[in-house]
Amino acid sequence: MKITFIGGGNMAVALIGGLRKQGFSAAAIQVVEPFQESRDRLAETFGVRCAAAVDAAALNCEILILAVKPQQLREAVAPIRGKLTDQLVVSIAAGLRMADISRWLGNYRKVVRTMPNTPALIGAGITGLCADPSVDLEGRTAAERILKAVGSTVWIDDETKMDAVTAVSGSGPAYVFYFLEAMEAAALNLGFAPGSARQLAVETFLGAARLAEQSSESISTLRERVTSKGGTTEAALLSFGANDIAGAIEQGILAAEARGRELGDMLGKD
Ligand SMILES: NC(=O)C1=CN([C@@H]2O[C@H](COP(=O)(O)OP(=O)(O)OC[C@H]3O[C@@H](n4cnc5c(N)ncnc54)[C@H](O)[C@@H]3O)[C@@H](O)[C@H]2O)C=CC1
Ligand SMILES: O=C(O)[C@@H]1CCC=N1
Repeated sequence: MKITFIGGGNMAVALIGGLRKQGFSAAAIQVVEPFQESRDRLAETFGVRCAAAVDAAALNCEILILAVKPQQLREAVAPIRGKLTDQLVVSIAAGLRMADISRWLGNYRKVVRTMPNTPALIGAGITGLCADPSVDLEGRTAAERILKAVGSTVWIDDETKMDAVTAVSGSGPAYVFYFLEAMEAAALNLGFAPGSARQLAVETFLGAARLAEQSSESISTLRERVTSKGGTTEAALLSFGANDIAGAIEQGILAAEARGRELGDMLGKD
């Protein structure tokens, strides 16, 4: 299965890195990326073919992954408008709706909208996928195969829910890093050396996430089990509650979802 990426930035690097780790051949992957520096880095790191603009070789693929910023996508697909034959188009762009992407491609409907996340780089991503009704089972399976190579996948039937997927798991790694940064900073302030502060924060997060993954109990129950009456955890959680940290997280996720919809509305007008 030959794959061409249009856009070779952060997310393309995460997906290509994950695909290469899973044994996808470098010869089956190409990238269209205007910046020389990014092309050099991709070619050097992954051994993939890179081109500055769409050429005949780039279109010689079964899957075309649109990995540019939402604001760049319409212009990025202009050179391929009306030139697609049977390729499956997989968009990873936040907010953009399949109907708009199809229109920009010259009413080409073989489009799957997806939302992966950066842990794809280490095979630990989670991707939501939603396909245009005209995409057959073979197309859906091909899109799923690519994204399964870099983590788990979940099909979303209702496209309007894709902005919620973006807000929870697409942007989610940044929320986790934000929390980790705060934990690491607190550990540094408590006098730990940088290496130990990072290790204490990251391994606590990893262990707790793995425990939640492997447990059949609710996350609340797992939290309660750490929280001894009158103990240290309770003191921290009372402080979090007084600052409504849970409410602030929910508000943040709602803001991300609203921004996805806003991008779709704004960019889809053109
Ligand atoms: N960064 C993340 O965690 C995630 C990002 N996404 C989506 O992935 C897409 C890409 O995001 P990033 O990789 O973070 O952005 P990025 O800015 O790192 O990468 C975009 C790349 O596209 C290139 N580009 C610009 N115009 C182009 C054109 N006309 N033709 C070909 N390439 C062109 C840029 O030079 C850049 O290297 C966005 O639509 C974003 O919504 C989805 C899931 C997670
Ligand atoms: O921040 C963004 O818009 C992109 C989409 C999900 C993660 N990064």
